[in-house]
Amino acid sequence: MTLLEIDGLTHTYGTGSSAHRALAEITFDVHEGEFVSIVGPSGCGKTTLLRTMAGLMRPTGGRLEFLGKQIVDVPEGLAMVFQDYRGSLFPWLTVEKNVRFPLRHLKLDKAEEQRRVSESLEAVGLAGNERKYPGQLSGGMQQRVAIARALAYRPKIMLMDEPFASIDAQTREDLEDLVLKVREQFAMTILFVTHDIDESVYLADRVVVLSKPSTVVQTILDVPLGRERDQIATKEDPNFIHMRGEVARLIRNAPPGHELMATRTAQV
Ligand SMILES: Nc1ncnc2c1ncn2[C@@H]1O[C@H](COP(=O)(O)OP(=O)(O)OP(=O)(O)O)[C@@H](O)[C@H]1O
Repeated sequence: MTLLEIDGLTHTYGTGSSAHRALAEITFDVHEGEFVSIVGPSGCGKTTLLRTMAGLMRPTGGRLEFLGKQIVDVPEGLAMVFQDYRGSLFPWLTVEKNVRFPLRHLKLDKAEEQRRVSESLEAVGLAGNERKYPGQLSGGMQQRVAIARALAYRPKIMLMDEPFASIDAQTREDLEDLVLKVREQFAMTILFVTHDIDESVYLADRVVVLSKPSTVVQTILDVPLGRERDQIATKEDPNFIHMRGEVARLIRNAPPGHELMATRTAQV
């Protein structure tokens, strides 16, 4: 089943002489249960794309649907995890209250609410830290709280915008594996924006590679690795090595979107 449908999405910031066409033509789908990562050259509009999908801003053109309905607002069934965990957690609320906070919209009974909070904190390895405040936790632990908060909401899809970019390498690997684990545990669909080529391949079933601005989808690659991933064995797998090289080449040599669009039109 298609969860997210992005068809001819465009976005231009500003108007007149200061207009900047960030997204020229973005088209792809995300199916239920998939892990899709999005990579592209710096400044190609990854965050813009994710924010429009999350209903946080209106694109200037194109069709954007979640479960067959046009996205006009933050859709129910969608949760977002940001890079800036410090800005996304409430420092004056305990870990438990941070995770509980978005659930108030769902009007669950108290027992179900508590069950979800405990289960999510357990899933991210933070059971026992309920009464701590975000400021008492490391960056990696704070990002775990942000993930637990998204999980407690039981979204159909989780959008993650470079969630581990500000986290040290070792913790980052642990968090990547955590995301793969909760994906299985909660049968989650995940759309994951990253700058990191290894991360994009390691985590995903498909990698969407964007062009330079004005941005189009350059290509979509299937990741030829099984569902089981391992930080050492997977990264030694020749399929992984080949794939990371291919993605790196595509990003390094990415043409501007308007050139790609002109070539595609000429080929039709
Ligand atoms: N509010 C805004 N007003 C004007 N231009 C903007 C605005 N937000 C982003 N842009 C521009 O749109 C383009 C895409 O920005 P965006 O942050 O979506 O790209 P990105 O791929 O996520 O960037 P990065 O690689 O730095 O993470 C950039 O050129 C950026 O300067």
